[in-house]
Amino acid sequence: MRPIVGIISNHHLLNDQYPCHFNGSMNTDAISHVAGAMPLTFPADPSVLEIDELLEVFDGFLFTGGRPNVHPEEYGEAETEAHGTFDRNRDRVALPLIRAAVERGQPILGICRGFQEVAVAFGSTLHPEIRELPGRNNHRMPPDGSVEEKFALRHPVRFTEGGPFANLMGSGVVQTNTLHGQGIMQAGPRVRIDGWAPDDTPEALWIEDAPGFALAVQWHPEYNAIQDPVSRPLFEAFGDACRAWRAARGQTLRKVS
Ligand SMILES: N[C@@H](CCC(=O)NCCCC(=O)O)C(=O)O
Repeated sequence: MRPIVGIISNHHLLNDQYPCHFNGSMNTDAISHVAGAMPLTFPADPSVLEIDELLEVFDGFLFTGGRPNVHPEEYGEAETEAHGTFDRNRDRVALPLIRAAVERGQPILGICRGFQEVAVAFGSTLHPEIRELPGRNNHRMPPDGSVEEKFALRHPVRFTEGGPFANLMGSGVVQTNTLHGQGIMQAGPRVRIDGWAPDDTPEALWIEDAPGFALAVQWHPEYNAIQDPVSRPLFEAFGDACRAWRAARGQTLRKVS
């Protein structure tokens, strides 16, 4: 059986009325067709699930993008208008789940908001609107564009020479899309920034001393993941890590029974 990847959902009001836990099919396609794992979306709502249950059920976790921002209280700052909207339920599931999974060596991959969650879970701070910082560019998506225009490749990302991302991609520079307003301001002590946009915005990170796969990217590799030469190695490596976790877990279960 394929490993099972838990994909965190976003809160969504269908027809502006009906509350849902939603997740884009780009994420499930990338997990199934590129990582080679079974994708299962789970609710980002601490009133209906426990962190320990998630750790038990899944072999790895995908922390997806999402429009609401991580609440600044999570990194010790006061809420302002610039911080925009929040999803406190997702904060309350994602942050402890990321910490617990990383400490156990259970694989995690963070994307966009998920990248920011991994950063904050390990002590980083965020800036609510990076384009307002001197020398920074606008990383937001074109608001009225088609999906293809929103997810078009927009800038290069340069990786640390010999770092995990350069090794994974087989290249020190790749082209990526970009669809975010916030960014890492101060990286936490174990957060190793491994990739940067031309304006020095952090784009790729890994967690120091993590016993398992713990990578995150600010761009959206789930878009066109089957074809994209940058997305493929990332999802394939994540899938391999989830397979290894499942195999090791199977051995433990067999020993017990
Ligand atoms: N809110 C954060 C994270 C941005 C992010 O995840 N964007 C994906 C949005 C996809 C969509 O729903 O259109 C930020 O703005 O930095």
